[in-house]
Amino acid sequence: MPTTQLLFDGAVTGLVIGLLAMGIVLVHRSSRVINFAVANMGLVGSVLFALLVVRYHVPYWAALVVALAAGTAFGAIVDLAVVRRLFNAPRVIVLVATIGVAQLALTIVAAYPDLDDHTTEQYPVPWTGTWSPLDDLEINSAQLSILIAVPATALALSWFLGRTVLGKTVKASADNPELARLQGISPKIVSTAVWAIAGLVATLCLILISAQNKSLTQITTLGPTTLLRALAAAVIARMVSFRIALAAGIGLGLLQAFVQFNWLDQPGLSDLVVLVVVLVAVFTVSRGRDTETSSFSFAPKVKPVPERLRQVWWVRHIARSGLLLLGVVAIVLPLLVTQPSRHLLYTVILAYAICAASVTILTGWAGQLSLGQMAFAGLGALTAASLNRGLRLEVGDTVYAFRGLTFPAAVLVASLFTAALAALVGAGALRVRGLLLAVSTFAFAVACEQYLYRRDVFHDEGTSSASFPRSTVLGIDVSTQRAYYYLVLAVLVVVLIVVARLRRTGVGRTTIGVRDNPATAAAYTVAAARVKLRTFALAGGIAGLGGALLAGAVQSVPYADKYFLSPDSLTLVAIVVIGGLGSVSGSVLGALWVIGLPAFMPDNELVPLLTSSLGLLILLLYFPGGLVQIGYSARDALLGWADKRLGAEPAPKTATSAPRGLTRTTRPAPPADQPVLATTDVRVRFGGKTAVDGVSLEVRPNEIIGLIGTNGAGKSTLMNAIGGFVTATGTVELLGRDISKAAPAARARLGLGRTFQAATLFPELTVRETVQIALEARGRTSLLSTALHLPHTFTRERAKRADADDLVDFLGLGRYADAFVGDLSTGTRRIVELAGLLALDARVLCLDEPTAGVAQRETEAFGPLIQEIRRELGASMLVIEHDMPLIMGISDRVYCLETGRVIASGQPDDVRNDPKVIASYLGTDERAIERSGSAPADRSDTALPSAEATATA
Ligand SMILES: Nc1ncnc2c1ncn2[C@@H]1O[C@H](COP(=O)(O)OP(=O)(O)OP(=O)(O)O)[C@@H](O)[C@H]1O
Repeated sequence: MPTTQLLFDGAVTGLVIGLLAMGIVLVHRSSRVINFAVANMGLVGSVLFALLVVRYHVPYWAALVVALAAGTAFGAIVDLAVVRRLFNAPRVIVLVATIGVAQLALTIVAAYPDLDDHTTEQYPVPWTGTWSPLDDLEINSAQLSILIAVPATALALSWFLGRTVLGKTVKASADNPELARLQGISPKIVSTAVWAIAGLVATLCLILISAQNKSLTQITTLGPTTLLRALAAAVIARMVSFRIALAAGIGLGLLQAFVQFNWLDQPGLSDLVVLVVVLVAVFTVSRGRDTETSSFSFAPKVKPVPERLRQVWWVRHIARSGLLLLGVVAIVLPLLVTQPSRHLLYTVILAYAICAASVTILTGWAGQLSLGQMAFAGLGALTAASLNRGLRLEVGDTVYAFRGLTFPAAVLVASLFTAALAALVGAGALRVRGLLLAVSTFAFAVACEQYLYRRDVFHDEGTSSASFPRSTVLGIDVSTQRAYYYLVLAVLVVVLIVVARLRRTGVGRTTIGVRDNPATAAAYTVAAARVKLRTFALAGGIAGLGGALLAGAVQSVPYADKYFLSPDSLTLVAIVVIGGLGSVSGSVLGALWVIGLPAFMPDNELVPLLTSSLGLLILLLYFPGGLVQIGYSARDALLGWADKRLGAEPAPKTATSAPRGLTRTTRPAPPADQPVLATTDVRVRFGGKTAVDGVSLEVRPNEIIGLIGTNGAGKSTLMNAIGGFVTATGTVELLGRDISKAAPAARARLGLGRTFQAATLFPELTVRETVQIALEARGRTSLLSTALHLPHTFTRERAKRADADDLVDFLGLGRYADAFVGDLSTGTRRIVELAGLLALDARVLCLDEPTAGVAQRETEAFGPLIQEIRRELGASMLVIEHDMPLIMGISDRVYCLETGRVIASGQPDDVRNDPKVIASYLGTDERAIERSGSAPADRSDTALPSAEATATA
């Protein structure tokens, strides 16, 4: 093919991709969500269009108007029925909802009258014939319509955004959501308009693409690859620039044409190239942004069973009894039903449940939305089949032949392999969260499906499928479908038991902790990177295991057919959201619902609709906790009844003495004549601004050092530099060691404790769990030994629970032990933070405004409390505080900062009277210095105030 023609074809296809990308950018600018339905939304109108013209012989232009109107209406309905209702939901949830919308569009299209009688006809085009403006260039009618329609639409869009009030509001609302309100236009109307336009644009794009592809039967299979290219172009445009989106679309079209032309023998290579493009774009966009504000703490909060109810035997077993019942059905059913095809189906459901458990961990616990989890399952399946067959690797002239592994060994090694691979992918994804991670993992899934699965190493010689025959496992014959079913059931049970145990122990707690608040987790010695890698590996391994077992069920994995495709990864997310994100039984319920129900009722067309697409949307909108939430509501009602029967609750325990074993540090006492913490010439810059400008300070053994200064003086930034949370120059020494280069969690492990101004802690964890995370500092939970249920892990876990309870009681928090931190008042959260500090085994504690957000009356109790903690731990403290009487009352020495520099230091009284401090910070108003009617907190040995009184919720 001549080069001109090749490039022209690529550019024309790219134009449509670019227009789709503009649709994604448009929606993102107004709703801050990545619209995964962008391609499928167009199907509703584009298929209707074909139907009208081909089947009902409606004239082309009339049908076009109807189809575009239908697409626009579909977009508006999506907004009114779905997006608007999720107006305040985390953006990642809206993203999941768009997946539901995409599936819904497919279902609607499937319900249209079919076009089976017309398969020989072509998708309608406005003109026929070809044009040859140059010798080596031919333009067909579909291309001509693209050349006219796309620039016209792009111009119309930019006119709308630049010239109309509504358009200007849309454009500005991404940067300033309040602007829409100021202009007198409700943000909801803006959103509906945007989604309607997105529906229109998507419909036009799909009509243009379908006309180019000609075939009527291909319309509904455009899906993932088109979507991925449009997403890639939108990410390159940083989700803001329409022009760049269009240009990137054209660029991707050209790139695809070029790759396909030069490597004809490598089908799918262009998808691999797109994956690389997406990754590069995502990393460029994420660079410099540490965290995305949108969180994924969407998993239903499950109230722990209160301690005293645990004494009642049936309460202890209630959660298990539902699963046990399911288990009995799972054992008996295959005995009653005898067709092997049914046994195969049941096995597939079980395998899906295993794969879904991996999403539970990765997305539900760690908050990492992966839209490519089924790709790990696919790689697990193909790897297991290859290992079973025996590998032949050619490196240069040498051929390495490996003998085939047995079935169980192949499955095991394959899941270890996918675990390692997932850890590798996870290492790359460490800085990428939320929406962009979803795009990257989706690109990974498409690249696997189109390229990796097709590698020869995975297939039987000379064929395009991988056979995976099974014979015996540990001496048991599993060649029949029924026997194999029982094997997979046993594996599922083991997986569920292990996953449930992990959730109950430090592994699950730290994973959720890192999701909710990586900084506090690091201050509690838990390194976010390590936890995320562990989660990726664990989830990847489980997905690989599920995939390999699924391959064993079908015994032959044809590539790019039926299983392990990119839409299956989306289904997997739907399964866990429907079942109940984050809940172990949710994965089973979801798999039964999404995969099981339609298969059990193959003739009912409504069932698949209710189970996946519409089901997903209804659950997101009305039962965000998923199916398990219904079970939990019933359980909570039963617990309430049991609680009443037990009579009045006994008063919570309040310990009178500190739990010595905990508060006494195991670290050797530092030499009395050396500082425990010293900074030398620490500097922090944010862009052109110097927030901390060469600060040197010292904290000596057993000292409380106050850090004061106006708002913005650099106090928190200095503390962040000491903790390693911002990049700084200069040196920080802790207990005589230079820790300037150490990561935050490593500094915490060396004995540096830290609380934060916001006291967010871990909103989705309970008070006890929060303290238990801090106790990780005294003994780490190991993933492997916990998963293997080794006896010592039970002893340690029990000890951790008892220690946490002791600390909680000591601070008078007994009544809140099972309350979620997110539900507590700021004052109570601050006490929980202090409990965390006690658990830490730290030598130096950095407290950032320990009384911020606490009522004045309660503030006064904090002085003695802080001093009590110092006494208990024998620790030194650096305290930022705006409450002058408090800080002057408890501090041994005080430093005052102004614009990043120390302007005064010394005894509290000297600093208080320093003219520079008075001019800069205190002013001369005595009332600011002495709180009216209250003396400075007593520095003598006061008794510990009742935190119960301090921490009224
Ligand atoms: N991540 C950041 N990026 C850019 N500038 C920042 C960042 N963090 C802090 N700053 C700036 O650095 C300066 C010091 O801020 P910092 O929060 O340390 O002050 P502070 O003394 O703790 O104030 P406050 O008492 O209000 O907490 C401020 O001007 C602030 O705007």
